[in-house]
Amino acid sequence: MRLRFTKMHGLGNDFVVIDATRAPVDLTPARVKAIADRHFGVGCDQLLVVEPATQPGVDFRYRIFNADGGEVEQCGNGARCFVRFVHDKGLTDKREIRVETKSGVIAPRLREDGLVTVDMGVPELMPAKVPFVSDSDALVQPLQVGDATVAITAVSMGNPHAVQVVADVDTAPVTGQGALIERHPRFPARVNAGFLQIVDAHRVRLRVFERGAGETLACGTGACAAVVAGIVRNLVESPVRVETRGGELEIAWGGPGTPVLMTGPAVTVFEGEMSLD
Ligand SMILES: N[C@@H](CCC[C@H](N)C(=O)O)C(=O)O
Repeated sequence: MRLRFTKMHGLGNDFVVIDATRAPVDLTPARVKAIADRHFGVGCDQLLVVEPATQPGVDFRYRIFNADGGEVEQCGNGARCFVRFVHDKGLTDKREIRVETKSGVIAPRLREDGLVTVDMGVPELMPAKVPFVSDSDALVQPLQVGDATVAITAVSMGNPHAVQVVADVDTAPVTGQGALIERHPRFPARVNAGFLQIVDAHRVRLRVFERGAGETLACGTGACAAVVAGIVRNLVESPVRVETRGGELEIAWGGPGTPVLMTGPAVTVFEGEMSLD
């Protein structure tokens, strides 16, 4: 089978994007892994599949697969690339789109300046998924990771994040400890591990060890979760510039019960065609 694709990225978090709006594409976990492989495939952190909407009032459905083949709920950098993709491909002339994901409807908007702002929905604390509590101490939970006890704030942006505050992201044990946190028994569905450095009230630095992909150059939902964690812990104030290894995002959040807004770039790198077994 021959399959056309577009290679895109959001701050270096890279994607293979497939248009399945006219005909379904049969993607097994093994096929996703083969496409994502950086040596034997195209290479990407996530594979994004654009499909027709399945519910009224929504423009498209968009599915997200990690490089390890697993389908997941949400992807922030992917959402920005998704709206640029459907716009550039002429699949819609709308600049503001409502799109179904595994964790609900989100609303990306392609701005006149080329950046994309995404309404990422209302965050929830995990794992209890209870409303925000006022005592900020309750938002920090100890987590035993190997020999270390780390203090995490668990946030759901539709997908799961465990955010810890570190003194310096450059020296934080992102790959070693991140891999242990990803598979910690506290998170049966695994988790994205965020390492957050506070620079000042409106600027942070962030690295994320992503579930199913390893450390990426940027993680959009990770940035949203980190800013939510920083705000509920009174460490930062909205809006917050998030520096990642791949570039900067702006995250705005009005507090409990309100959606997180994420703004950043979405870039097309090249188009291609691959053969699938
Ligand atoms: N890179 C993404 C997140 C992709 C999914 C994540 N690895 C998960 O498993 O939840 C982003 O930009 O948000």
